[in-house]
Amino acid sequence: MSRRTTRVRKPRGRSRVGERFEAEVGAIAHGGHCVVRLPEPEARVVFVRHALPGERVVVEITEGTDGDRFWRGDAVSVVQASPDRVDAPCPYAGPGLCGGCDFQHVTVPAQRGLKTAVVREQLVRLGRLEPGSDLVSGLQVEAVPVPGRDDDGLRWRTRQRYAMTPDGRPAMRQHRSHDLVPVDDCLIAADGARPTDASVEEGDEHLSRGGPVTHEVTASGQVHPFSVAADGFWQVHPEAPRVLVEAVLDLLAPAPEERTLDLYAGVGLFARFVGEVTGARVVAVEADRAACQHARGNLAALRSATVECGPTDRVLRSGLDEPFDLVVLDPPREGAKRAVVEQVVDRRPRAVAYVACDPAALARDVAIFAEHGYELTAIRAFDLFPMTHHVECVALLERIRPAMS
Ligand SMILES: C[S@@+](CC[C@H](N)C(=O)[O-])C[C@H]1O[C@@H](n2cnc3c(N)ncnc32)[C@H](O)[C@@H]1O
Repeated sequence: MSRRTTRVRKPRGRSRVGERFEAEVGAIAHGGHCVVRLPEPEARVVFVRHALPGERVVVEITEGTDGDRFWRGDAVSVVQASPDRVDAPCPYAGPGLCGGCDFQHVTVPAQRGLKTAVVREQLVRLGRLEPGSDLVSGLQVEAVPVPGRDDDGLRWRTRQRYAMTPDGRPAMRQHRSHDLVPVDDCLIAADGARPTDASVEEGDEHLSRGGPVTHEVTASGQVHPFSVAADGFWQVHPEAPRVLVEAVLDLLAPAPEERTLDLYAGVGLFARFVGEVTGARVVAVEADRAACQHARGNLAALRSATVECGPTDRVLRSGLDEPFDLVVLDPPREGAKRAVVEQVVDRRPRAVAYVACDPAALARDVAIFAEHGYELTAIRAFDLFPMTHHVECVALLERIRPAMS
């Protein structure tokens, strides 16, 4: 294994990397680490991985200088363990090892507890929801078991990326580093996506190559096939398409003749299911050309579906200025952001289903929707990425009052 080299950053003062201290671990924070507060003279927050709230641990600083506002660290030994701690099932999980999983050292139910706390905190801090509101206190990240498996958090990733070491071994990267950790297996990878299954080439990091694949999705009594490019976007958890479609349909409650805008549509997953219920106009907007081509084929059976290829912001700014009753919004990690949110609310939809893989981006956008009279009226969260800090939310925003002037 090579020495750790973190991504290039301008040094600001004396490095503290490698220093150790013992501390009590505070709350979980967004990003898979816990907060440790160092008293004077350091007076710093340290984001610590491989720890659990309430534990006493020895922290080794992995990033930080005297000039930094906060530092990063790893819990390298545990003085007093949380009852939620387990031995990591994966031999490559731990300080200085594979950066892919954050929560291998946590029981699977407790992982969902940590994610619940993070989503609630983001909704309050960035989404400006009341901490005591039913929406916040009622939210619980839901288990999504892989059919035929115990709820062990393993073997759920149907696609996985591997790098390759110079001597030809499949590898993962260390946390926030380009350095490689050779791996013989990845315990969250499903059969077909394990290092021994994937076609990895020297110096290349990629998904398996090949022609388009077809995924059949059964949800809410409908069954549809979806053609997707081999390297195109498709949810990696085998239950994700069904669970997310059912949540979107359940929250949006589409009615016949309602017009629908599916933004960041991929190959048309939500457009296909919603359009089948409404039987009315559906417009799918997607930036990736190959995905648009697949979406056109996947939506061909709908009476009046069209696919607009281009960045959502540009497509909405330069056209589509008709009213829509329903919007599905499923942006990448950075969220939809103000420009797109404002284009959406301009069309005065009755309801927006927001599918989000980053609760912080979701919460920031929820606050922008609220400025325009759209309130968060329901939210569900799903554990579609066990062992990692990632969580998928589906939120319902409804037009409740006129926009704030
Ligand atoms: C999280 S995926 C969702 C795809 C789809 N809704 C699904 O569930 O299969 C986000 C999609 O947004 C697309 N995308 C990224 N940036 C975009 C942009 N600025 N405008 C439109 N689509 C974009 C990506 O190509 C990707 O297909």
